[in-house]
Amino acid sequence: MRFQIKRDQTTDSNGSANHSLDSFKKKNLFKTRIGRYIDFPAHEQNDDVIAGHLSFSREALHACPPATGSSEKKSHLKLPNMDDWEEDQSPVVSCSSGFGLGSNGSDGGFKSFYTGGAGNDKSNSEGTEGSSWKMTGDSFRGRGGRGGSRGGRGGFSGFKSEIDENGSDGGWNGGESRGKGRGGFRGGFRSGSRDENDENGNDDGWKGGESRGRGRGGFGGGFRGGFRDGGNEDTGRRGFGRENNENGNDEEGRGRGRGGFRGGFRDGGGDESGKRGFGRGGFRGRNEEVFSKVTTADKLDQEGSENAGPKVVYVPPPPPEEESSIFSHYATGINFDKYDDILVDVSGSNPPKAIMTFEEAGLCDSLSKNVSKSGYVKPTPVQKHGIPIISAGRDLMACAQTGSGKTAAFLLPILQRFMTDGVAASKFSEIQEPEAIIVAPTRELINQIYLEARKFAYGTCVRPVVVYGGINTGYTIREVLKGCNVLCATPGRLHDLIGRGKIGLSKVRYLVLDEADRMLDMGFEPEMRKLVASPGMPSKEERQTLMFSATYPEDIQRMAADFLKVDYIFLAVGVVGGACSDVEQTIVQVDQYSKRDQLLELLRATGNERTMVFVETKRSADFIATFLCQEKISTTSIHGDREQREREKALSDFRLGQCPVLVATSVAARGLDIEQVQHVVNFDMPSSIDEYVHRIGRTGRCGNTGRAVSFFNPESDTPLARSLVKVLSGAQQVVPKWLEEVAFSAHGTTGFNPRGKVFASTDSRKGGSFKSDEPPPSQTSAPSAAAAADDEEWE
Ligand SMILES: Nc1ncnc2c1ncn2[C@@H]1O[C@H](COP(=O)(O)OP(=O)(O)OP(=O)(O)O)[C@@H](O)[C@H]1O
Repeated sequence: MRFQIKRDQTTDSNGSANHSLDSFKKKNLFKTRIGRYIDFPAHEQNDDVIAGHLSFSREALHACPPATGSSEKKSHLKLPNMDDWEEDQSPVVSCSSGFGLGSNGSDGGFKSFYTGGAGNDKSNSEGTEGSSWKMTGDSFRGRGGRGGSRGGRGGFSGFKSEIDENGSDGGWNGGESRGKGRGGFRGGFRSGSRDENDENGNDDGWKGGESRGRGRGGFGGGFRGGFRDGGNEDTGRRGFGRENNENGNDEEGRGRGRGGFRGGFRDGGGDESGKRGFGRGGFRGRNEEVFSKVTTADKLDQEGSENAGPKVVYVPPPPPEEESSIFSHYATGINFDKYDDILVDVSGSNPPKAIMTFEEAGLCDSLSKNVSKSGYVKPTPVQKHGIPIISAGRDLMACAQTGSGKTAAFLLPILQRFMTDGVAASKFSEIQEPEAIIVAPTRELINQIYLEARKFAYGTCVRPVVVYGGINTGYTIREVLKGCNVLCATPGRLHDLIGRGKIGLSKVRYLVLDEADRMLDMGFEPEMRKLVASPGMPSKEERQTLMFSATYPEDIQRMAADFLKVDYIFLAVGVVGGACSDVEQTIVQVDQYSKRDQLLELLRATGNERTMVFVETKRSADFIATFLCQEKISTTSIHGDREQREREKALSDFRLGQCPVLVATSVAARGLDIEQVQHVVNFDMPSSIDEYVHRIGRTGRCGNTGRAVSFFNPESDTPLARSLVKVLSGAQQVVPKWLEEVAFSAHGTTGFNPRGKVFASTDSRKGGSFKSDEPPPSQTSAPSAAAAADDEEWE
């Protein structure tokens, strides 16, 4: 476990804190927060190491006076305990005695901002913060409104200026301006770091800081708004809208202040929405993320555009080139042959006949060889049906259970077509025009798909390329310009490259949406529509559009039809939205306060089994992973606030078994194919049943068996009960009596189940959805918590 101060504020590019304890003290920074806790083996948990990671000397550490109310010598490094957590959800390391706001949570929003120092009660004193603030004012003040924003923030900005490696003026200026308004805190920092990284000049930072400092936008959104709008005083609203940046620096604000505020803002203001934001839901992450959903468009900027924030310098290590690594695979499990027994429903006119073997797929030699080197002996059902459908030129919406080989089902026929017809895109062009574009919702998933494409295309003339956010754009462009036939992309970076004229769409023959229901829900639908309407993109009649997922809510199916030819084929392997029956599912009734102990007990019992622990919020992910490390369980974590380098490292440590426990938010729920994940734990139940199906599908893949244990807290999870009962019985799992009762009591009492979605039992064109006890589609097409729960997790 490694502690860092919050990285965007204080860490260098290696992820280590780069300032001294003195700088905290000097700048009245009395509190700081646990940042990331990565890669810090449990046995290294002692002051020396922790201090080392923070660049503190042991002496400095111990010279530090104890935190208020504590006589404990090491209280400056005291980890949060669950009680603190429950109250204020903010794991805080006290660096010294201090009085940052709201140590008990009531003013937690601002605590997040480390106001520290003087001025704690100068709340909202900037008249110019005006209406945006007031819109949700009550709630805002309730939690975080009393800001001490000037004093505290000013100090902090100074601090941050100080840590600007380059000592650029931008940082200082930002800091100064920040001092004037609460927004300044972030804005200034960003302006500083922007300067630091901005290759094109650095006045922006200054201006950003200034505007944020003065305007209401400054509070959190100001960072973005001010930044982008270059000093516009009136950027508050925009600022708020843009705050959810991928770099995670708004974490505290989202958690408390900003999340709530955002909620209010999106809902058009008013106390009610404000309350939602600032209420429990908001600060715990659910509501906050619901509301941030709309800002997906912003993520385009954040993800791809260098104009949108500090330049991303991370360049991922190149994937291994040795054949053995490229083709490394895990064995199919004992239930692989049972796939053949799953009922398959193919609808649409004249569906091509299924193949029974890979030989029947008519793959060229290279592809055939690559298939067998991958350990594939016979196709899975989705491959048996999907490959000939795609080869016949038909559009396809395919639904098959998690881990059943959907990726190869679309890659193989596409590559085969390219091998037959030849590919055009060449490296001698300044604009690359891929013949296939594959999109997926997360960086890790798209990278995995790319690796699969690279594997199957091995030794052929087809060149797959991957582009996603969080890595250096220049590097990405250079990779693309080396030639690109199959472009694997997350939407944000894709649009960015299209906008930069590096990717042309006119040669696209295949458009593939993996996790299609996710790609078409609230978060990504606009981006997908924008993509198909982009200049040069062939119309749906001229291209082939392929959609794959394990879940397809009916409303999404209907919408998906907009992207497909009228005669598309719907392929359902098993029950649409059904869970993988190779996963043994256990639902445990818990209350919120016993979860942690139960988790510990469970992990101790499972020993070194590779386990994914899903939690609902990024903050919880940090907290639970920290907690497990303390308990000497080697743990890492992945969530949307971690830098890409950290995310990839975490995943790699987990894959290699170096950290057998991975705590994850929903960012890791879909698609990830990791060998030997024997166990999934839903520490928090997900926001939707679809998410549940995807999460537990990280185990029990490709005929292997797995186990999933879910902590069900009736207080918060009852809306999921009915769908859960359905999924359990659909997968022939034991349904606990108490869950049936909860589900029954929920029935009729909740007219609208905001966390459930409509299952489509089959092709929605047949009108065959389970409607009897599920909410009507019109209701579920509202912004779903599911879509939102992980807003910032997705790309
Ligand atoms: N025919 C096959 N024979 C052996 N292994 C296969 C076959 N098809 C796929 N696999 C392997 O099964 C695993 C799961 O495949 P894949 O990731 O494509 O599943 P998926 O259906 O896309 O899952 P999810 O819904 O979680 O995205 C991969 O390791 C893949 O290499």
